[in-house]
Amino acid sequence: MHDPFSHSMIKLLDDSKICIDSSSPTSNCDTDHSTHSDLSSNNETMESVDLENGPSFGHQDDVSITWENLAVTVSNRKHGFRSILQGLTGYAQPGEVLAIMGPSGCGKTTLLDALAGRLDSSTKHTGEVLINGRKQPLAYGTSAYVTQDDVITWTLTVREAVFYSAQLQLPSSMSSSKKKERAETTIKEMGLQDVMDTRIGGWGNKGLSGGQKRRVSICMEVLTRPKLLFLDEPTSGLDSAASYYVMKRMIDLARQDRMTIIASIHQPSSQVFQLFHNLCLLSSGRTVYFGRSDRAYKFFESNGFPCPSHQNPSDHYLHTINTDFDEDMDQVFHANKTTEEAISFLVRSYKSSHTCQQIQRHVAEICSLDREELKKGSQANFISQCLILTRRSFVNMYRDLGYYWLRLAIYIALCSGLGSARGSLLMFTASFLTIMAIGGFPSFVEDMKVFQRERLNGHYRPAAFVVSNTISSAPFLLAISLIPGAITYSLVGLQQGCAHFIFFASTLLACMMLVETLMLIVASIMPNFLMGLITGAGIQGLMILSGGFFRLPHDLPLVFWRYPLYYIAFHRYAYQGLFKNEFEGLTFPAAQVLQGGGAAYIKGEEILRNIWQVEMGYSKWMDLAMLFAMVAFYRLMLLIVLGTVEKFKPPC
Ligand SMILES: Nc1ncnc2c1ncn2[C@@H]1O[C@H](COP(=O)(O)OP(=O)(O)OP(=O)(O)O)[C@@H](O)[C@H]1O
Repeated sequence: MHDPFSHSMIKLLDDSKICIDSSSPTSNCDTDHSTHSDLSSNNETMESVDLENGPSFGHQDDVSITWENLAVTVSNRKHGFRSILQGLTGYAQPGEVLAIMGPSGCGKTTLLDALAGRLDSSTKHTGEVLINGRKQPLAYGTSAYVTQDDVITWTLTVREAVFYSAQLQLPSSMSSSKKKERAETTIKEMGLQDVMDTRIGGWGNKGLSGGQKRRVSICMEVLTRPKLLFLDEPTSGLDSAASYYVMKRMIDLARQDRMTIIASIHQPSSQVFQLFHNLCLLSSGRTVYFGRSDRAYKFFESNGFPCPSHQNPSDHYLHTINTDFDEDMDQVFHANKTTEEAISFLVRSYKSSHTCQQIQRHVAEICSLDREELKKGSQANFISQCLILTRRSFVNMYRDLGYYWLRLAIYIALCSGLGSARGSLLMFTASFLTIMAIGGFPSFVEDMKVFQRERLNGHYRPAAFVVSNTISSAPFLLAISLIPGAITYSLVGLQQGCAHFIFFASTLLACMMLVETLMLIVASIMPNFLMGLITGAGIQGLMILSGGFFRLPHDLPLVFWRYPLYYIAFHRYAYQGLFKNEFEGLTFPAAQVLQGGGAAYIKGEEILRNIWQVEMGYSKWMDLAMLFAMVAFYRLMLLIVLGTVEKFKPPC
């Protein structure tokens, strides 16, 4: 088969062979002879393999990505538009690892986000990003992204976290034992065998180290062997040996499974640097160099910035183009130029170089390949997703003391001490116990972060998350409604009868479910924890005030408080249902209720109508039905909000 790439690739690789022979960094920057000779031979072996076999482009399921004149700007109220990336062109292809390097803030993450189609809505981009020469979305199973932050359910052990992830991502047709085997092999490949049964940890519960968490995040995304893998600083927090082995594993994966890997990286050791096939060196969003990583040395040397002996070449490149500490810079890096001048010179020199033209030709050749559109990979079906997520969520809720247990303890303590006028007591039970859901907000936020990360990588559908969260939280909410509820009920001596208690506990359960859903919605919308906490508490405070207790329904100001808040606030249905449950069918001594003479006794219904201004046109069961209908509506809202936020909120 005629392969349009073979020719250009051999030319490119031919060039790199020349580089290795004549100006390999190892020959000039030899800090450690034994290591370097090993690496040098490694590199040559790698190149000779490439030269003989060359990455073939014949596989139909291969994924190459190209970008041409890619520019990203962000709008800023004060300064208008700010450019983050400017006219970048490059490619990444199967079997290879592309390293994106540059000083902090140069645009590495933005480039990864732009390629992965994850730029947030505040940015604008121009230029073309093509997958196999086509403009197409990255379907599930074809790509995965390991972000800089390690967002993992912290109560799980490494084995559990990776296995749950394998169950979610790998197809239902694969047996559970095979999934388990894949999970454990991947854990071992990442050097995590000694901490397999250690909890991830967080929240003051020290579990894994930062570097170990990094490796767990990588494990979870390479399980499916995605054809295109984005890694944002995969080696941050790792020691040099661990960095080497992790990156070596990535190279092996790229070769064995024909994966296309793009990794942003900060400060690779010379050993790690030599593992990369291609290098994209950025400074302030501009390309300083793009091409074979081992040829960068020659590029810098021929432009008057030779790498001093005994220096790691990647350190040299980064020192040369770092503008952050201009005043402290040693002039030796810049050949008597300022850093800005040096960078502009290198950028211009690269643009007019033969390498740049070759890259553009190569990009055009990849784009001319006629490949089918990417197909969505198979994964666990919807029912399996719901079951796995429910199990994982239940384990998390059970192990996280702050999720429910702490609240349950406080509710029990509070309810044991309750005793007051009936109306106030009922209001207090329905309002205070629900507002305490704020105590679980930190855990909701963590849950939402995990959800957002997993959703961006397409692990499951939002509906599976909503269903599993509803099911897994139900037993805890039931316990919270029943135990403190029963204590209050019996200690205070509320109206006797099984049906009355069931109504009381069901109302509390519905309120708890409503507040939980409200807080999940808030956690998914608000950009940070503190703002979420304030918003959640604020909304609940407003609803309590308009529920018809602190100001009776007829006294509520019409604008806002009565229309619409009184009708939206679930507290109204909770208070009125609980009042009816307590007062209907009883009579009370009139002296307790009314001043002066008149009848000796007053009916509960009259108290409801005349004192609490309760709407008596329908039964208490209608109030309860309204509450459960609101639970269904709020859950639906959660689903819609999750889907909408996904489109607009920047990735975590
Ligand atoms: N959505 C955005 N709004 C405003 N500024 C942004 C946005 N995204 C990126 N930036 C800015 O663009 C620049 C590049 O950011 P980016 O995160 O891509 O850099 P980086 O090279 O990955 O940095 P680091 O190595 O420190 O992670 C930074 O100055 C950043 O503040």
